[in-house]
Amino acid sequence: MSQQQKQNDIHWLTGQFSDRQKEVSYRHSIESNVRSDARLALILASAIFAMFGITDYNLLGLTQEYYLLLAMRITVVSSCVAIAFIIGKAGGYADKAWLHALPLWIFAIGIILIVPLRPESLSTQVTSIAVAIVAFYLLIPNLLTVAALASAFVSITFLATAMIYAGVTAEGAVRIGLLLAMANIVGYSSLRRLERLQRQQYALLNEERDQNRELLQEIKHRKSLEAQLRMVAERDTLTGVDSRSYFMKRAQALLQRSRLEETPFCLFMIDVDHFKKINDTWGHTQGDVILTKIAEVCQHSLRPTDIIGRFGGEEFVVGLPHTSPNDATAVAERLKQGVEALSLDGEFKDLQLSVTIGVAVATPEDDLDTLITRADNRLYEGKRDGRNQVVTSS
Ligand SMILES: Nc1nc2c(ncn2[C@@H]2O[C@H](COP(=O)(O)OP(=O)(O)OP(=O)(O)O)[C@@H](O)[C@H]2O)c(=O)[nH]1
Repeated sequence: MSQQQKQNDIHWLTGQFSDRQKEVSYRHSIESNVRSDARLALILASAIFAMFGITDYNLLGLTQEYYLLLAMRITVVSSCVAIAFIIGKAGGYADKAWLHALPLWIFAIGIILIVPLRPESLSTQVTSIAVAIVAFYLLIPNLLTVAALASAFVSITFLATAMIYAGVTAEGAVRIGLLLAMANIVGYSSLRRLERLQRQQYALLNEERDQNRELLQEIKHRKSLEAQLRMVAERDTLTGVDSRSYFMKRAQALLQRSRLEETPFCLFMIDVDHFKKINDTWGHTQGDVILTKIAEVCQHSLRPTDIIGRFGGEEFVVGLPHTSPNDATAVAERLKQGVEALSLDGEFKDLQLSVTIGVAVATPEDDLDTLITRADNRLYEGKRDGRNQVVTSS
């Protein structure tokens, strides 16, 4: 049996969860319903019990027995109404089950006290006791164990008092006993079935909730994995700028849009000058650090609407929508100066960084590859003419 099955196990006799914790949490879950149901049932049962005062009067008249019965009924009814009120205010079903059990015992004693005071109405009382037993099980919300004990007490003491005070013979007692046993069996089986069903439903609901919670966690985990995968696909892991493929996708869309809207679009190819020397002098790891710093400077020199990607090695590519050739050249100059002014400390203190930038201005006929090739050609011219410069296509 799994841990879950063990927790959901319901005792065959009591109809309660065998697991104490589970039983407590179940009772907590039905607490507010039990409170209002118990209050209503107690008021109803008290009213019925009080109404039988009329038959007392018809049978006994204003005799001493009648006044005794009246006093008993008033005591039972007032205590049960008071308990109904207390249950309504503070009748926690999980931690104050005894409070819910109390009225059953008060009713049980009250019902038994009727026998010696009204022995001649025994046949009516047998019916009332049978109805009371069923009511203990089904009308007044309670635990099966409590209802069973109170009902058994009523049955046995009724039989005993009937034999003592109403002169019921052994044969008659067996007949009444059988009738009361039947009422007990019907009540017990019905309540046991109800208790089991309610608890099974509660266990199922909890299982469903747990599964939903697990499902939500799985969805969250998958979403975060998706975000990570997207990040890996879209970002260059070293510098944090767009990956080449993602840049191409975005640049393609921006170029197409600029063509439709007839707005200017420019593209830069940026290459770090003499980067091999940096690698050779300080090693690849330090080369990576410098490459990241350059990417940062480039990114900060651009508008949020511009896009930047790593094209490969120490080469970056920038797309500038809504930018005229003059403005693009100015941005490229600013970017170049930014890299030159990059303050490096420690072992790189004397390192003078520079980049060469080739700028291409899109014409209506250009596709992205043509534009990149043109920017690349301008970059090559810049490298050939001494590096550390911006070359714009005419
Ligand atoms: N640290 C580091 N180096 C890289 C990376 N990708 C490419 N490189 C290096 O960048 C250098 C590029 O060298 P070249 O293409 O000869 O160009 P260069 O030395 O920058 O000279 P010019 O571009 O002509 O100014 C090579 O040494 C590559 O190994 C990288 O991700 N990290």
